[in-house]
Amino acid sequence: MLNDDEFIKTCDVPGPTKEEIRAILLYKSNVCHEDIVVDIGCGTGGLSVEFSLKAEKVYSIDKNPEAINICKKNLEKLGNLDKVSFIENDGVNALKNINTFDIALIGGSGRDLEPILDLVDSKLNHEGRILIPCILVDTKVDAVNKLKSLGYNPKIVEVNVSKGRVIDRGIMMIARNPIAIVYAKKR
Ligand SMILES: C[S@@+](CC[C@H](N)C(=O)[O-])C[C@H]1O[C@@H](n2cnc3c(N)ncnc32)[C@H](O)[C@@H]1O
Repeated sequence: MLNDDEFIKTCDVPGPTKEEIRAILLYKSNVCHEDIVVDIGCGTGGLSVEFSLKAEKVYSIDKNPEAINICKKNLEKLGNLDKVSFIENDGVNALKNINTFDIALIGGSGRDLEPILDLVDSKLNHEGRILIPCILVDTKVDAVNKLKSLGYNPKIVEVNVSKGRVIDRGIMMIARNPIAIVYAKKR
């Protein structure tokens, strides 16, 4: 696993997805070296980097050109750049031009979660996995409801991570944002 502070960051692009969340996503995705992955809303590339080290191919998609720029830099520094295609576009348009894939990571969708999930479902291979890390309460509710309507059996895990900071009198725990991970497998 890569440390959060190894990633190149900028104030214009959110991320990277924190180390502990990346670890859970890797584990729950069951990624293997033959998998084709789409990372929708790739941001700084926290997930694209990790999956480029384990999968066959990664499509890193973001509508923000600055995100694509920094994602590329992080791939060069930490990941396997040869395995990644960068697509500067919104998720819906980008997915229309990709054939099939095994894992869909949806780290950013704006107001397009529903159409993105429709397209993901239509292109996801048998036994493919969908993973949606959610910061907003609304995203987790929308994701669960949409996946159910598409015939999936979504699962959800919410993670509250605190990091210890050593101070004079002991160790102070500093809480991070709770993150829910909604995930499902295609049958
Ligand atoms: C929270 S960040 C993702 C962080 C990323 N997982 C990382 O490790 O750096 C969300 C990203 O989703 C992108 N985004 C939001 N809505 C989008 C959409 N409809 N299509 C493509 N990208 C989108 C934003 O531009 C932003 O860069």
